[in-house]
Parts: sequence; C-alpha cells; structure tokens
Amino acid sequence: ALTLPIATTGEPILTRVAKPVTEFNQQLVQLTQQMLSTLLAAKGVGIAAPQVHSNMAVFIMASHPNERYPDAPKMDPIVVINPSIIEQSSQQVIGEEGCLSIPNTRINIARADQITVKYQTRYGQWQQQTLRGFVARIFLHEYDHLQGITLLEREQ
Ligand SMILES: O=C(CSC(=O)[C@H](Cc1ccccc1)CC(F)(F)F)c1ccccc1
Ligand SMILES: [Zn+2]
Repeated sequence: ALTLPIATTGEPILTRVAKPVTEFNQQLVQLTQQMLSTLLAAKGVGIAAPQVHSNMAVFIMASHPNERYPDAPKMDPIVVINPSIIEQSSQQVIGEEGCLSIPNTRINIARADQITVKYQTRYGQWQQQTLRGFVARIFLHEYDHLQGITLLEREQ
C-alpha cells in the first residue's frame, strides 16, 4: 500500500524536533509520494513527516475548500523541506484546526494571519514566499509538527 500509518497522540515521534534534510535523493522523493497519498486518503489539508514516523524536516500543504473553510484556496500540493519562518504578522486570527494525529478533535488556535517563509523544494531549490489566511495557518500547523508541537500544546 502506498499510504503510511499515522502516528497519534502519545507516540514519542510527535514530540521530537525533526532533522534537516541534506540528501535530495530518490528515498526523499519516495517519502514525499507516500506522504501525499496518505494525506489524500485521510482527506486532510496538510501532513508532516513525523506524523508518518519519519524524523525529517518535510511537510506537505494541500489546501482545498472544506466545511470549516469553504473559501479555502484549491491548490496543488506543495512539498516543503527545511522550512524557516522569516516574519510573522503581529495581527493574529483565531481559527478552528484539526489534526490527523489527534482524531475527532477540533481546537481553536490563534495564528499570525500573514507570514514570510523560506523552504526548499523536493529538488533542493530555495523558495521564499509570503503566505496569508488559511494557507499560512496550514504552514504554521505543519511547521509546529517539525518542532515536536501539536494542537494540544497550543491549546489555551
Ligand atoms: O482537513 C482537515 C483535517 S485536519 C488536517 O488537515 C491537519 C492540517 C490542518 C488542519 C486545519 C488547519 C491547519 C492545518 C492535518 C495534520 F494534522 F496532519 F496536519 C481540517 C480540519 C479542520 C479545519 C480545516 C481542515
Ligand atoms: Zn497536525
């Protein structure tokens, strides 16, 4: 099967800091393919490597309209590797989030509405982008996973 088991709350992998990717090889391409099929099968809008028991600094964002965010942009999945956050707006927005690793849970989280980020593509090319709204929210949610942080640690 192309999908991978998803780690759930209590599994140590979810609390560890992910390691930077240094080898942009076929193994990495395969991991991103398996993460994508796992994400699509779970009907999520994002997934991070630690959630599929890999400690690599990799995640995928795949925004699409959903009942919580009906006007969410429909976008092609983006593979994000070795991300960093360059700037975050002081303006925050509270929004409801879910997590594939915390089943049947919805938590309201305050996040910066606009962020400037830097990351590498699956081919190792550096990208710098400004993200807003729901896509910024997904990025920050997945970025947290790479720091070993989940919604439960963010909940007020
Ligand atoms: O599609 C989901 C399912 S949960 C999901 O896609 C997580 C990503 C996410 C959901 C909502 C806001 C930000 C990120 C996936 C995770 F946990 F693996 F990262 C969704 C849930 C609540 C609000 C909007 C969408
Ligand atoms: Zn999550």
